[in-house]
Amino acid sequence: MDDGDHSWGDLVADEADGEGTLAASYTEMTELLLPNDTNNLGRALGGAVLHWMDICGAIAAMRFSRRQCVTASMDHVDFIAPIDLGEVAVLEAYVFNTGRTSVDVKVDVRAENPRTGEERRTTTSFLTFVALDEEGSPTPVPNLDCPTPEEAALREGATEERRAQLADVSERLG
Ligand SMILES: CCCCCCCCCCCCCCCC(=O)SCCNC(=O)CCNC(=O)[C@H](O)C(C)(C)COP(=O)(O)OP(=O)(O)OC[C@H]1O[C@@H](n2cnc3c(N)ncnc32)[C@H](O)[C@@H]1OP(=O)(O)O
Repeated sequence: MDDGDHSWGDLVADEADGEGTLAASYTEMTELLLPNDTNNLGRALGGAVLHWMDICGAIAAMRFSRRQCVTASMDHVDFIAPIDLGEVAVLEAYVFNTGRTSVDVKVDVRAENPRTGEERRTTTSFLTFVALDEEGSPTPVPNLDCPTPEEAALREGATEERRAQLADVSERLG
């Protein structure tokens, strides 16, 4: 999902080489929704979308840390709109927070009608990945660097959105 006036093309071209930056982690993935991943209504199976989110998030985590990463957790997921057969699922992921050995990744999913180019947001979640060393033990990751105002805005936006989502879920589930 576009977070405002940020141009990912510019961000990626300018900053992708910066080690440990938000831009270096930025990952976009597309999937054409085919019958194998749909239910009887011709809509994407939730499990298929979760699978794509996991892969897209893992790539962002590994681009950032240059380490093998494993999924430690995924926050709450609301499927707010369907993805229909023949549409394109567009996933965007980036690291917005780091711990000692873990990284937090925001993953947005939107559906694109390939005929019209029309898009709608379908889900957003926040995943935590842990970087592993050659022995399979957690290993330190770089600190997150956001050298541009665009990256700083994305980090702050994602942090606030995760906080709001957790608060909303906590209220809804009591
Ligand atoms: C570039 C190189 C390429 C290499 C070549 C790649 C080949 C291309 C591979 C493609 C790969 C695709 C990958 C897809 C992603 C999977 O599908 S991975 C498979 C599913 N996930 C798993 O199997 C993970 C199973 N869990 C575990 O192994 C362990 O619980 C973990 C996650 C490693 C943590 O181990 P632990 O002993 O609890 O570690 P501990 O030292 O206590 O904590 C370490 C960190 O984990 C955090 N943590 C632990 N549990 C949790 C939790 N539940 N929630 C959040 N954070 C947690 C801690 O807070 C801590 O964070 P920091 O404070 O250090 O930042």
